[in-house]
Amino acid sequence: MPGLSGDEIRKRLDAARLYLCTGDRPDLAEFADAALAGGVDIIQLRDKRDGAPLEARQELAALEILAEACARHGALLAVNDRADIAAAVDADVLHLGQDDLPVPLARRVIGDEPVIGRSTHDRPQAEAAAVEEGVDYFCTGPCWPTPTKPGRPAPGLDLVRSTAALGTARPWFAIGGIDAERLPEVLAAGASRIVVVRAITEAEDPAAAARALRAELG
Ligand SMILES: Cc1ncc(COP(=O)(O)OP(=O)(O)O)c(N)n1
Ligand SMILES: Cc1nc(C(=O)O)sc1CCOP(=O)(O)O
Ligand SMILES: [Mg+2]
Repeated sequence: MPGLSGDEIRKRLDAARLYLCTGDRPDLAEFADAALAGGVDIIQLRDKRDGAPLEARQELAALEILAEACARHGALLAVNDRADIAAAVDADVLHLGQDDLPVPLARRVIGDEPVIGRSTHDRPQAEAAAVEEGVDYFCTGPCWPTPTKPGRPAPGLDLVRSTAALGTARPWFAIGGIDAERLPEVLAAGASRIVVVRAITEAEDPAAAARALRAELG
């Protein structure tokens, strides 16, 4: 099945408000279906439970499950860190951290169609990501210290405020420690898009959790 065009991916990215990162899990297909039915726009496979990435074969198998779920729900499929895996599964999105592949090298591997996202953790990084060629969106955080990313200092909502003040047209997401209770503070700080992990992966009812977040995001 041919992938989405770059134009279609960028259109969906622009409209995206709720981005979910999930690890592999025994109920991955059912979990992804529920989260996407609840309104998740982008789903990323991010499995670093023991601080180590998945073996490539396991990552490919999990991504195949997520790709089918994304096709059913019209959502975007994101791969974390690895351009080779993103190219292999025809992912819509490659997400790169500050220490991952430089964007021009990643582009050589994945081509021009998929979008590339960048993590940022301070104001200079956010300013750079807002203008760097080849970056289509960026994330700022953590908004709160989070056990999902142990050891990463949290710049807090100040970084969300200063990113909002950039007035960039490039889509950006707030990340880190966000749940339904804290979401109003994140929105008040100027974000209109968020990334979550535990708020949905640890929810008893992932569809309801996603729906509650999506309702506040508009
Ligand atoms: C959408 C999204 N935003 C931020 C991250 C974090 O990326 P990174 O800083 O490279 O850390 P790891 O997730 O790779 O441990 C992300 N994965 N996705
Ligand atoms: C994967 C990740 N990256 C972050 C960053 O700041 O770049 S914070 C984070 C973990 C977010 O998980 P939760 O929603 O469970 O707090
Ligand atoms: Mg990374």
